Amino acid sequence: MKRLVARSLSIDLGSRRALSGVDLAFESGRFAVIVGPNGAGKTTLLRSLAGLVTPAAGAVTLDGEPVARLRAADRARAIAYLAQNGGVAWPLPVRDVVALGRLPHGERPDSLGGAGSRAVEDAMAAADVRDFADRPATELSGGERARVLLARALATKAPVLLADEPVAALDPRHELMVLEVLRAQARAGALVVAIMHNLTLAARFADEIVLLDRGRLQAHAPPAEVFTPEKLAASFGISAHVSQETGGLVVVAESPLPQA
Ligand SMILES: Nc1ncnc2c1ncn2[C@@H]1O[C@H](COP(=O)(O)OP(=O)(O)OP(=O)(O)O)[C@@H](O)[C@H]1O
Repeated sequence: MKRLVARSLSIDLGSRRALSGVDLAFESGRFAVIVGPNGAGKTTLLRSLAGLVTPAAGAVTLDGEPVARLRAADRARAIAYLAQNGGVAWPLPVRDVVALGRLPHGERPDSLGGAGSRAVEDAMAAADVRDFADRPATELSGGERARVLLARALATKAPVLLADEPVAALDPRHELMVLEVLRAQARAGALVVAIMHNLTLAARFADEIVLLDRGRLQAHAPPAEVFTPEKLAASFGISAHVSQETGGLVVVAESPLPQA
């Protein structure tokens, strides 16, 4: 059981305060989705949870231990982080890029053990990248590359998976497949925290929603409590229609509201 906690977390980027006094706690077995307008601080929060940003104040702890103090290899085994719009610098075959997810375990693409090989194959199946496993990862479409990088993160089999817009580049079928995979990871005991802009899909898949606006935590609650017309107007500046359909909550953004 993992517990990832941000306590009174404030982050400065250059001269800007990107996060102010955020208090949050996440636990294993949950799929949490962070939402909020552009510039709200979502990526900054996720990077902080991964221990990649030094707080101006407050701290992030994993099971009580500040993530900033974990050794790099221990942190990489505990927390898999999928960056927004990640790229691939070298023309490695897709299978080898996915295998890089095993580096925190001391395994290289050419020295995978039995568990490592299985993790790589499972991750490639989950992200549906087996059809192009032998192609250079630099010669893929944006959505294909996004799935390869997700597979690399899955291959680590970390108990915590942090994913920055994992479905932004995906077609509807792969969007659903990947969200089912992330939810399944949580059901199998992982803590999964992802950033998303599609509120209807966030409502359908997430156990809990974190709503950020202008660097501040506005809500952390089940989807139906966060996706109300009032909260959507206040944070996103939209008038929205929210309805309960058989597939789950549907959020239709109807029109932008005049700026307050
Ligand atoms: N390197 C930087 N230096 C200074 N300010 C930055 C830097 N990177 C981001 N910011 C600012 O920090 C704030 C939070 O950025 P962040 O990337 O966390 O937002 P976000 O909610 O993830 O946005 P988006 O939905 O557009 O991805 C924004 O106001 C942004 O302009």
